Amino acid sequence: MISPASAPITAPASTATRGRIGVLLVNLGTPDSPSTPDVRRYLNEFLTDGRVIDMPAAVRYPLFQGIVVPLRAPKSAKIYRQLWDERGSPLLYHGLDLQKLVQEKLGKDYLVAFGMRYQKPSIEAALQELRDAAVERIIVLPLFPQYAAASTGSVQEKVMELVKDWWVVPSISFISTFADDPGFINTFAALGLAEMQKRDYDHVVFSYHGIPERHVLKGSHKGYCKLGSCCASYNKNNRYCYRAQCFATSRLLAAAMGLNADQYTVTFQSRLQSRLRDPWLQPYTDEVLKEMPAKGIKNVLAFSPAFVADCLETTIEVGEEFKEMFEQAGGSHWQLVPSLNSHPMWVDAVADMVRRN
Ligand SMILES: C=CC1=C(C)c2cc3[nH]c(cc4nc(cc5[nH]c(cc1n2)c(C)c5CCC(=O)O)C(CCC(=O)O)=C4C)c(C)c3C=C
Ligand SMILES: [Fe+2]
Ligand SMILES: [Fe+2]
Repeated sequence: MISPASAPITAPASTATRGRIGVLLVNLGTPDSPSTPDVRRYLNEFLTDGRVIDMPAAVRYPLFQGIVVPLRAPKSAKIYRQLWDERGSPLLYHGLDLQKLVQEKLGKDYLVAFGMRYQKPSIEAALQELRDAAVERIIVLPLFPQYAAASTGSVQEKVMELVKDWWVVPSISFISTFADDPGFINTFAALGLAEMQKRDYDHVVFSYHGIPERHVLKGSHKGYCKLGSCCASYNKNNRYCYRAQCFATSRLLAAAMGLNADQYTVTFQSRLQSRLRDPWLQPYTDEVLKEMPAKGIKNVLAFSPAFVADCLETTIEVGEEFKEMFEQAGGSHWQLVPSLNSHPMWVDAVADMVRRN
């Protein structure tokens, strides 16, 4: 006969089922090569994503695959050729470097994979690598500091779409924003301070990838965001508001570098010009920088804190195109702060975010 134990039973924790923890780092994507056909294939996938171009599929596919992408691909290919170096696309090789170093940092209890939302290496292949290793659970870290439905949201959707077909789905968690993560902030601030030691600057510009205002309003929790002063504080109501996160990152970077509010400006770049003329987040970086020299701001230090790796949007757009515009407007010196890439402090920061998850 079985009699109940008088003392509460504490089941011994089983270690037999323990496996490695899978970590999936994901960045946006890049073409396989800077040739026009490869850029066209990349843009076709990117710009028909319903989270990037939020039009009905019946309009989006014919408009973008039939008109916008064929027109844009040769021009984009030319810019990608400027970006490409002996290692290929910076976004890709910095991602692979980061994967290797985070793996070394986290050690044998973790398995770190890397995937791209568009093109290669695919998220599907990276997830398969984790699945083949029978990882106990998966932590997904989209490499976008500020949550946007078009970037982080798209990675989340893709991961969920892929794992829905698995018969056994392990525990999966997402690190959906790290706009105010101390390791992220401190690494960028250290890179900025290193530039400031080389020369004097009149002003700092924090230039973020833009998104349509409509995207921000669609993501607004119970109508909290009105694209006004609501975004000036970062709180539980606007945790995932892209605009509020950009301001939060900027405030923390400024504080870490000892800047006052009048020593920096937050701007938004990379708007996709369309005939629909829908407003994107403002002020636009190109418009702001052109007015600076006339106001006596001749030396500018520019950050691109929406990216953790150098890419087309940092090296070419901020580092070259904006520099040229600024100098043409009468500015003397425009300097881009390099991105985090595989900086040792950033490797530590990523490993810490994973361990805390
Ligand atoms: C920071 C995260 C990103 C958000 C949010 C985002 C939104 C978004 N982007 C486009 C259109 C384009 N973006 C392009 C390049 C690009 N975008 C991001 C990141 C975010 N985009 C990165 C990291 C890159 C660089 C990729 C590289 O290989 O270096 C491009 C392609 C460039 C070109 O052809 O000129 C387009 C187009 C939209 C419409 C959008 C939100 C609605
Ligand atoms: Fe983009
Ligand atoms: Fe807001």
